[in-house]
Amino acid sequence: MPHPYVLLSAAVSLDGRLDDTGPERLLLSGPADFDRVDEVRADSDAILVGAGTLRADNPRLLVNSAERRAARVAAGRPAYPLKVTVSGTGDLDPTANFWSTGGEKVVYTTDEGAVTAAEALHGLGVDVVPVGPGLDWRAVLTHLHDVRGVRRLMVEGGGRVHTQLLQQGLADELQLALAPLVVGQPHAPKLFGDGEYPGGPRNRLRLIETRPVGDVVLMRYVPTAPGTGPVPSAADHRWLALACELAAECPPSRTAFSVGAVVVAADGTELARGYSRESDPLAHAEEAALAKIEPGDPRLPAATVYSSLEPCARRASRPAPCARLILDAGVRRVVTAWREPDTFVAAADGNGLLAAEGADVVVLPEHESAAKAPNRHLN
Ligand SMILES: NC(=O)C1=CN([C@@H]2O[C@H](COP(=O)(O)OP(=O)(O)OC[C@H]3O[C@@H](n4cnc5c(N)ncnc54)[C@H](OP(=O)(O)O)[C@@H]3O)[C@@H](O)[C@H]2O)C=CC1
Ligand SMILES: Nc1c(N[C@@H]2O[C@H](COP(=O)(O)O)[C@@H](O)[C@H]2O)[nH]c(=O)[nH]c1=O
Repeated sequence: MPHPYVLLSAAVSLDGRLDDTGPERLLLSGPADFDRVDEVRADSDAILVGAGTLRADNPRLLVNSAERRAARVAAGRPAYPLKVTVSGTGDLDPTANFWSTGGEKVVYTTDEGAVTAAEALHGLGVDVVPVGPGLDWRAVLTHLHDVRGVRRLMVEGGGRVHTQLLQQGLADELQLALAPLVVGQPHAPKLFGDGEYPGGPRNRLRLIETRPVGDVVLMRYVPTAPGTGPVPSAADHRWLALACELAAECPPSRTAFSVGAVVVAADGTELARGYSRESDPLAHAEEAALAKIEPGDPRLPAATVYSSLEPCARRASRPAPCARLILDAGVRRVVTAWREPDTFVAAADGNGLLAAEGADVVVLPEHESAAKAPNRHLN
């Protein structure tokens, strides 16, 4: 199910805290950084905070710049992004600034919480959406995408919300403003709480930008650890997009597909990448990538192969098709964008061959058009 692009945004102290324990909100950003945040808000379709942040900060979550609001309107968008909160209990204060400022609002809550929230917010025009007995984040993101048309979601905290989205592999990007102060209080709210994160403690996110903004440093990261089993993660989308980009590198052919592939370890380390006809005129992408990894590499059994096209199931020109090469390498997870059409081989079912031998195969159709793009001449 498609989700919006999920951007986690926070300002954090040198000791990893989002706030202090005092009654007033701690301002970690300075004026220049609050202006940067305003710009990120203006670029978003929706802004989400948890009910804990509503209670602690009583935020408005507006686009404060009149020019940015005007630019949104000129582009056919509402002046303000949709405001979103999540609550398990539904215990929400109807007098909070959140409800009386800005544009449309939606609350995602549990079946039980929906009764309390609907009563508390009666008459305020707020959409209260129950997502089941618990707060299922995938259901929240799917609803935002499919029903509210949200393509870019900015999440402004707090710690409990950021922690869950990162732990569940649902964050596409992190934007952290590191503030030059130390909170030092053991009970001050942390940016990321305890628990298991994708890829474990050895997983390194990819740094995509650093920039001083006044006296804070903006750091932007993207996740790298593949999902597990049949469940796709935000990092799976990123790696598959790379595989689709690699397909454009292939020497063109009228008699074979152009495909890209990447092999990634469970801790997010890229083991190899390849593309069709990279090393010889018959090489397939998965074959080219796997050939660069030492057979028996201990990281292979937990690795994921990303391939823009479903791995092949039959080959005349080689002893083994790519689905077999993947299984023989010990890999048990494959993410692909496009099922093989009957162009060269009728009813090829590489995904079926992989699944029959216990591999998890994840198809992400959102990337199908990118996978097909370098193969248009074969239509
Ligand atoms: N420096 C910064 O950039 C920012 C700092 N902050 C700070 O963070 C602190 C607030 O963080 P925190 O207390 O973690 O609150 P959050 O904003 O993360 O909200 C937590 C609340 O969201 C609901 N919720 C979230 N996940 C679930 C779930 N899986 N099931 C049920 N309910 C869920 C619950 O609401 P309910 O209780 O209604 O059931 C829960 O109490 C404040 O001190 C604030 O100032 C916040 C944002 C940014
Ligand atoms: N303290 C803090 C942030 N806090 C975030 O800003 C929200 C309040 O925004 P507003 O309604 O516009 O005042 C608050 O609820 C929380 O999500 N953000 C940051 O970038 N830097 C900061 O130092």
